[in-house]
Amino acid sequence: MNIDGKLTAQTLRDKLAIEVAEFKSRYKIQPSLTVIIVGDDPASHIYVKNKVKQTQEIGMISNEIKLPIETTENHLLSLLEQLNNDDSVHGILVQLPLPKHIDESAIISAINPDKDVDGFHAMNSGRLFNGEPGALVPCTPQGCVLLAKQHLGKDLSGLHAVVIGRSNIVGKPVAMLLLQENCTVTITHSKTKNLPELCKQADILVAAVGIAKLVKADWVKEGATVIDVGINRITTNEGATKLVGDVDYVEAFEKCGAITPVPGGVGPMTIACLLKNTLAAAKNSLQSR
Ligand SMILES: Nc1nc(=O)c2c([nH]1)NC[C@@H]1CN(c3ccc(C(=O)N[C@@H](CCC(=O)O)C(=O)O)cc3)C=[N+]21
Repeated sequence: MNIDGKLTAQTLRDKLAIEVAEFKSRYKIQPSLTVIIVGDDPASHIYVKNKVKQTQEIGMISNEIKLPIETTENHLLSLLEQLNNDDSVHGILVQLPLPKHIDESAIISAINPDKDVDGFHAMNSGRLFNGEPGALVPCTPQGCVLLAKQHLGKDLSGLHAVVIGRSNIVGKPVAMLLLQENCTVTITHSKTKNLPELCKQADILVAAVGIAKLVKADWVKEGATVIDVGINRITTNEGATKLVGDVDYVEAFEKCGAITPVPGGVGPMTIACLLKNTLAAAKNSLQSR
């Protein structure tokens, strides 16, 4: 079975649009998201354009700040300080990757954790790790769990989840979220021995490595739920470029119980969860007034 991320994301955005309208009429505040993009990587601009459009569609304010590639780290830091202190800004996202002359971890640390809608600040990773309330949780991992639940229902207890990949952005936080859902979690990576055998034990298989079609049919347990985080651009034999995931969808489809497609799976959920985090940040800002 195919898990339709586009539809699930649309349903979540419809729900958020209603909550945004309620929030606006109750508090006379419009939730707002500021996205900063440095340089002009065309792929990055497409994501940002989609984010801006969907932010506005659900009734939130979207501010886009485009900076030239030669922007200094200090300039970005002082811009962040200004946005951190601006009460009309609820969510701040700095599009990654940043140009090489800018230290990404310094930039992420400079975002007010309560406005960090990516959930990348160490304060938010720590809150997630400790299971504390109030964490802004990274968007792609949230989307993965919502899509798994879309097929399996809300109780994931006791299921064996195998995560391929250990990045701070996807692998580690998705493992923490699945642990919070009472899954038995295995984190695998490039140095893992017997990777196919481990994957074959998964009830939930999350692939987040960035290698096109790495996961084959014989890595997948019969009936497993497969969540494909990969977004790999490949050139077809005909010379066209297309997006494929980390899972060989056609092969895995026959074996699994359900699988997310690429495109139309995790990607749209990432943006919907970003909007969810922005509304959460706006709600939290009321406490600190
Ligand atoms: N600070 C930061 N936060 C991010 O969340 C972040 C980032 N930087 N840098 C870039 C990556 C990438 N990313 C995507 C989000 C949605 C789709 C998405 O919706 N993709 C569509 C297809 C889009 C297409 O056709 O190109 C899909 O999968 O169906 C893709 C990629 C967020 N990122």
